[in-house]
Amino acid sequence: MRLEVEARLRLGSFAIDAAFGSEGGVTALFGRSGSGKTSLVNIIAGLLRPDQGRVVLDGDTIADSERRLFTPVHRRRFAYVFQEARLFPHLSVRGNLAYGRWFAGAARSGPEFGRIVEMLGIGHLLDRMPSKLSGGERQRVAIGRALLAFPRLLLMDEPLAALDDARKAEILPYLERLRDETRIPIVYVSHSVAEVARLAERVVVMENGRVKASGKTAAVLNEPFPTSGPGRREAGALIEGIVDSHDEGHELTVVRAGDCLIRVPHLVAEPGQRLRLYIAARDVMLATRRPEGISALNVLPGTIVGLSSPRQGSIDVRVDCGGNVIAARVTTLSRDALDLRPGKQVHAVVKTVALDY
Ligand SMILES: Nc1ncnc2c1ncn2[C@@H]1O[C@H](COP(=O)(O)OP(=O)(O)OP(=O)(O)O)[C@@H](O)[C@H]1O
Repeated sequence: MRLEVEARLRLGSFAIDAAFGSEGGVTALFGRSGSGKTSLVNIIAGLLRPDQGRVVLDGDTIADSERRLFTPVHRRRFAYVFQEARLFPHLSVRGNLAYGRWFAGAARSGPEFGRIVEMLGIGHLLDRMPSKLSGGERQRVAIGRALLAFPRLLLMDEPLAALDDARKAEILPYLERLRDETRIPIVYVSHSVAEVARLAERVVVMENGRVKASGKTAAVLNEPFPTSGPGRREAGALIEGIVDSHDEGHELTVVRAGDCLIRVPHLVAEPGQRLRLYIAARDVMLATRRPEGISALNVLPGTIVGLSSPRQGSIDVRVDCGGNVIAARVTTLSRDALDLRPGKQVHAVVKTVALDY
């Protein structure tokens, strides 16, 4: 699968001028509010017509301004999941799902229905009306309806943004299954680094209508000079780990990452499952001796491998903790007081509660 998007479009005083490619899986469009993510997705969907540009999926040209080619929305066979579920209120869950199937044409019914219902965990909800569902359940039904239309491409615009943290944590594992069990390429709009880190294979960072950075998620999010990645405020490190165990009594999950065990708030995931965590640099402290008597559960020994140049009185220190590089934001005063320099042994301290979903 290969998706190619190139688009230029003026919207009043705002302009989109962006291009990116995807090789399948989940591609995140990431950026601040107003950076142009929704406009770009609307161009892919066919809801907006670019002044100039092309959309090509698997060699099939869907839009090309030079050739005056513009396939209308309903003939693209793309599905769109929005921030709010937009279910038909007068139809039951079953009726809403049937609409997706009908949209795909009768020939496409069959065993897929059961598989998708099972994957999204909505089998027990089939006879309920949308008004009797939680926000997370509604969103899972909306995703099911989209999948049952057998789209060639799934567009998701901030599908978790309207949900509280508990609902987000509940729905994320379903999105991971969707990514891993279907072959449908997904373009996923989000302004949450944690979400992008967990779900996306590739990230396109948008700023002011343009692509500021793009590439593999780990490469973009672990960018040592945070100005070109997700931005300085969000800078941090993506850690690849495996679920080790659950501490049910304390509602914690232990994730093994290299030689380190990292405790995070409880995750819906089986031991052995791979996952990615994002640790923001501003959530990490450094200590030159192993601290005792502190509440933070993650005290990870490591070696400093790099320091960024100072900005606004602080620096990002990169620490190799058993094979994973974690970033910690400290003041230049702490750098000098603790004599932080490459090669020095330190302990990175990460609060568990900073690592929610
Ligand atoms: N039809 C339009 N006419 C004029 N300006 C528009 C139009 N549509 C969008 N804009 C402007 O384009 C900019 C980008 O909007 P867009 O919704 O694409 O951003 P976004 O990154 O998706 O933001 P958010 O995360 O808040 O949804 C905004 O400044 C918006 O006000």
